[in-house]
Amino acid sequence: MDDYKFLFKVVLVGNAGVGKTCLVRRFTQGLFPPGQGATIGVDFMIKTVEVGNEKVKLQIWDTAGQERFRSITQSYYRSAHALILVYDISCQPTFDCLPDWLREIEEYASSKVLRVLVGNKIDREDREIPMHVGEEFAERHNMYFLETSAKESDNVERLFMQIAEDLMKQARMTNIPRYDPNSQNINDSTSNDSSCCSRLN
Ligand SMILES: Nc1nc2c(ncn2[C@@H]2O[C@H](COP(=O)(O)OP(=O)(O)OP(=O)(O)O)[C@@H](O)[C@H]2O)c(=O)[nH]1
Repeated sequence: MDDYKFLFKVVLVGNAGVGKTCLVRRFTQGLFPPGQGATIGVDFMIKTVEVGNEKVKLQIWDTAGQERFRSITQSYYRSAHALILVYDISCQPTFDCLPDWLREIEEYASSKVLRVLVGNKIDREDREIPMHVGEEFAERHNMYFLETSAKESDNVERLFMQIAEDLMKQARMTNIPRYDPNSQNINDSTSNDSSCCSRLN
């Protein structure tokens, strides 16, 4: 039975070819698929994880990096709880584009969205962006930072679990409504939601 209490939407963005699809596949299916084609528009996968004793469903949206899909992918930013901005540590242009991606995020995403910067492909020997450069960029822009390898499975689990934990923490602190699949009302399952403005008696 689908007994999860929290549903979070996580959206991956970044240049074409940085490894967004591979990160999602690695996390959701434990695979590093060979010959992965470019994403067309958006794709999504689901994984339910456990944080503490609670089940958390992550709906992970994998967007196309190619410019021609930009208007489609932008429409997915708004409802994201977390945005993962990915670059390829062996490809300088993917790092140079980060400010453009941040402008998009600022324009289309919620101001409260959790933002994470990820330098992917750390298994490669031809690194062009030193780790501290990525770290500094993330710090300057109030983002979490992690380097990963979808190929070797380095830090991939950690990336998504950290996001799930942080979103849970945020949800608990702000007392946002939980998702209760057994309830008619998507908003009514928080036990002591005293900040609620109206109530049906
Ligand atoms: N060495 C290495 N290659 C990777 C890694 N992750 C992805 N790749 C390769 O990078 C290429 C692009 O990967 P994708 O996951 O399709 O990239 P994407 O960001 O989803 O690309 P778009 O869908 O076009 O936006 C593929 O050839 C992958 O095999 C990694 O961690 N290490």
